[in-house]
Amino acid sequence: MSRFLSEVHDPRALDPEAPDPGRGPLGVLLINLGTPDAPTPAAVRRYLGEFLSDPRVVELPAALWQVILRLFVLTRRPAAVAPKYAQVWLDRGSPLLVHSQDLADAVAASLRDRGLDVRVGLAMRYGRPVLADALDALRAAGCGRILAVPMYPQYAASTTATAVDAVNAHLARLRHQPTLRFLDRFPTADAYVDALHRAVRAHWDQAGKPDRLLLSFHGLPQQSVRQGDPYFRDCHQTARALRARLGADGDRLHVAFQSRFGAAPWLQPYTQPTLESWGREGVGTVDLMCPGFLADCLETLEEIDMGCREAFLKAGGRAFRYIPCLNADPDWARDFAALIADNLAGWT
Ligand SMILES: C=CC1=C(C)c2cc3[nH]c(cc4nc(cc5[nH]c(cc1n2)c(C)c5CCC(=O)O)C(CCC(=O)O)=C4C)c(C)c3C=C
Ligand SMILES: [Fe+2]
Ligand SMILES: [Fe+2]
Repeated sequence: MSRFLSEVHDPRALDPEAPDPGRGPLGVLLINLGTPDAPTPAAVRRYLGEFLSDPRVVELPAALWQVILRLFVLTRRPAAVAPKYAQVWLDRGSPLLVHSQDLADAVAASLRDRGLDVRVGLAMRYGRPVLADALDALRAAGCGRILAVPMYPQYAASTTATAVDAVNAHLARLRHQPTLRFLDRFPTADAYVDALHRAVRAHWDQAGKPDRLLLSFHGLPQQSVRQGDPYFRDCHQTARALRARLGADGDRLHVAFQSRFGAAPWLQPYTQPTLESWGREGVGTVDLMCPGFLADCLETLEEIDMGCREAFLKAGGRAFRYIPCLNADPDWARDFAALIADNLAGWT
């Protein structure tokens, strides 16, 4: 018995004229974070247990963190968070999964429209669809060349690097590994920033311009950035690129960071306190967009569109308008497919 997977015992393997197994269709694997299977405490506990045990996500000594995680976090947080998931849950499931799947399907259709022989898979770093299964499915479809695309425009070790690690860890078990590429960050790609710009303009055409436009990115411990994570810079690069496209209206744009977890200092300014101080100052209308999230999820729909809306209005703000994530917007899906096709160059 071999320690490697995929021992296929191909009867033609010793035939020198056998087809090249590395030259089937191209594979594209979109990878998002992961989400519970159901809005229940048990499912949220399983999800958080896997997610928060990743040493790329919580960088405390494992023995210490596992005690805190199991004694304090996993005993309380699932019951507190499950009802929040229930508030945003869709008929088809968790919003993060539904929107990610719709985008993957739209990208696949666009790539095929471009005449490419590709298979597109969707995987989650934690939970389902299981990343290893999605990679195996691409291999089973004959993909000898795979482009993996973590669905994060801005690079963070806790999101991008752990997805890259997981792909490599699975392939470490194969005898014949596919050729791999990664599209690991695209904070200023035209496809992406133009799509953000169109979303803002479409919203303003319909609702009018706000006093301020807040871009809220997911937070990260400051320590991670001090130790070399490019995330903070990537977020500000995205903001700068969008500000340039907005021209004179770019002055309305501000940046903040949401979803702080734990007691250590995270990237600042924090989203909710920023909105509260604006409310108190008399800033009337705020538009809020979460450009770091390609798919709407708990962190955008509940924390921002519900929690931050309420906090801003309570502090004295007049109107809070949430601009949804790009999700499976057809123009964005087409341009994202073009960006992916660029990264397949030389293979096509
Ligand atoms: C140490 C904790 C966390 C770090 C670091 C972190 C970074 C990070 N996360 C995202 C994107 C998402 N996070 C989501 C949920 C979520 N994130 C954390 C903690 C950290 N994130 C927790 C505990 C949770 C679960 C919800 C909760 O208990 O509050 C999600 C949404 C998932 C969903 O099911 O909808 C996304 C997406 C990024 C981009 C990032 C670093 C840049
Ligand atoms: Fe997170
Ligand atoms: Fe959160």
